Amino acid sequence: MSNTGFFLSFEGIDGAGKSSHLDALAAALRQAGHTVTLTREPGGTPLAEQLRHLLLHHAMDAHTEALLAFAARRNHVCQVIAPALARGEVVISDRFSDATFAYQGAGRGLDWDLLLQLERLTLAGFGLNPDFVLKPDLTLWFDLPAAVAAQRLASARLPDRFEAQPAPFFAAVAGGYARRCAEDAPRFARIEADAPRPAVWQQVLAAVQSRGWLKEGA
Ligand SMILES: Nc1ncnc2c1ncn2[C@@H]1O[C@H](COP(=O)(O)OP(=O)(O)OP(=O)(O)O)[C@@H](O)[C@H]1O
Ligand SMILES: Cc1cn([C@H]2C[C@H](O)[C@@H](COP(=O)(O)O)O2)c(=O)[nH]c1=O
Repeated sequence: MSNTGFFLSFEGIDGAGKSSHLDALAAALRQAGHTVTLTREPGGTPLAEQLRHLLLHHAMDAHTEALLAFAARRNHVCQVIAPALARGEVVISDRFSDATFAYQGAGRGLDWDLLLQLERLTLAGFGLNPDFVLKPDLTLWFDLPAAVAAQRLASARLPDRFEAQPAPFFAAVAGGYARRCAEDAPRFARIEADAPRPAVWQQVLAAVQSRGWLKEGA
């Protein structure tokens, strides 16, 4: 087993099917000998979970959404993600900064360059190089048409403020993920999420195996 930590994020529009695979990937990596922290955004610390509740359930404008998301992220990185990576562990986060670009940028219409500035302000300074901005080593982007996600969510839980948005909002959010992926392609693995669960899982495994973090047959 390697003792070098790495950072994975799962991204996609609501209902894309991330949750089904987060636990399974954490289990596979633990089986391979890694210590894994499985966490989520917004959230992951007591303070960030309170900010999550505000973001998901209280009306606010797009700037406030973005500032809350980055404030929660800063606390999460300082308290959980950076210390775990420094110990050589694996961190898997259900969403990270790409979500703010997709939801508040492409979805709500906030300026992309403004979000890049907030990202730098929040996430620079965690490496030896002061210009290094903390990003996942690999982002699994669950790409699913907004109409299919809406069908999947229709019979599910009571929607929060984002899940209650109409399909065009999610089409815009998906466009935001596509833009982030185009701007930093080596970091992303695009998962075709409009497939049966076992086929989606095979894509998740293949992406992680291709980085050498799991052996084939794991
Ligand atoms: N491959 C699949 N085919 C059909 N339905 C699926 C598939 N994967 C997940 N689902 C169903 O779609 C719904 C949403 O899945 P899930 O909660 O995993 O999505 P998610 O990406 O985690 O969403 P969110 O970000 O909103 O929490 C659930 O009802 C789940 O059972
Ligand atoms: C990190 C982050 C999240 N959001 C939105 C995206 C989702 O609708 C919710 C989180 O819920 P999930 O079911 O646990 O994925 O929050 C956002 O708008 N901006 C962000 O930065």
